[in-house]
Amino acid sequence: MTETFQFKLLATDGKARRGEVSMPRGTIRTPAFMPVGTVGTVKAMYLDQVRELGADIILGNTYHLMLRPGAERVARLGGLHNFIRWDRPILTDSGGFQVMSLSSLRKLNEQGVTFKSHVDGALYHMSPERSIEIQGLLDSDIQMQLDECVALPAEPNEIERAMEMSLRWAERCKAAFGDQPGKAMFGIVQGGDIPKLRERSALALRDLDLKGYAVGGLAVGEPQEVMLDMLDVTCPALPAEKPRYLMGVGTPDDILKSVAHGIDMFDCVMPTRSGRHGLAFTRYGRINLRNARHAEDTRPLDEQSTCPATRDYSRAYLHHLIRSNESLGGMLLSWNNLAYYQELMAGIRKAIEEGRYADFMAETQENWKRGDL
Ligand SMILES: CNc1nc2cc3nc[nH]c(=O)c3cc2[nH]1
Repeated sequence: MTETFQFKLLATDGKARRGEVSMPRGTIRTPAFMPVGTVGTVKAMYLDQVRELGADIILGNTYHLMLRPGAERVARLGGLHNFIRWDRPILTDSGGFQVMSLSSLRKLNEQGVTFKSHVDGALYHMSPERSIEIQGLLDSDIQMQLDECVALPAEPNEIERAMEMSLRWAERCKAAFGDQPGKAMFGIVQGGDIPKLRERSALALRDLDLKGYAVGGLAVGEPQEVMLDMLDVTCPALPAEKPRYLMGVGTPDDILKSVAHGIDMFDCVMPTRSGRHGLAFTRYGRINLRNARHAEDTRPLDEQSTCPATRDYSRAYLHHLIRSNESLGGMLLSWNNLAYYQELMAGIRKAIEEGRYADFMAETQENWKRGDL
């Protein structure tokens, strides 16, 4: 741990990077997967379980927390870490993405975004400055700039307008954030699926000399190869000595390939959300426990696993729980899935350290094809 925010590159293997982000609240081993704790909880999990599985950092969502319980209330209660009992780093999204995907009646202009709460219909205005203020009230360690993420496919001039405004908002967020040595404010590269706009966004954000950079505007429905093509353009334009965070990504395959394109940090609701719906991620691929073929299968998901949810419960029981919509079903599969994601990240980090990332990738993808045996 350090008094300031520091990123160290420990090893590289092609474009894959093994690094470490040091902050006062703890060290983040990269490539890192950040479980999503949307409204102050990683759904269906205890946070000490999340830590035990290997998470060094979790995500909080500004949009949800500002609506309920409220940013000022969380501050009065001692900040998000005390509120949810997680004493390691927390990264908060700026809220813009959730506004566009969750709230009704939203208006976006140079000043910021005005929207109605999906909780109680109240009207809110969030400027870049207010987003940073809210993230400060939450005592967030890594704060994201407010940006405008355009859903793809979109018109080039629409993508350019949103990218340019997001750059102006990045400057306003940097000014509002000021100088907080133990914390960081990350810029977010936009530019949709247009290489020259991606490059312009990355280079302009680089000139702001921020502590880290997110690649936004992806994982919004575009094909995987478009996402990877945008990484090919964006990563080289970002400073090598700063961390790179690909927002909202992704499946295990997305993560494997994005690491090979130079990404250090990931977040995704996939392991927890799909777990609640009966989907299990394992070393041998995905298993949908809703499927009747598991009804009398006494095998666990993977007897070699060290995770109790993966090793000790029969597929028949998991099938029963999911079909019965029992809470324990979502709990056990969230546990299994987060265990698998963190096991994958640990394997990725080790493979980069040992200079065998290409082989690791090939072996991992080969194992996924085996299915559930
Ligand atoms: C699940 N996919 C996804 N989650 C995202 C969150 C984001 N936040 C801020 N800005 C983004 O561009 C952005 C893009 C995203 N894609």
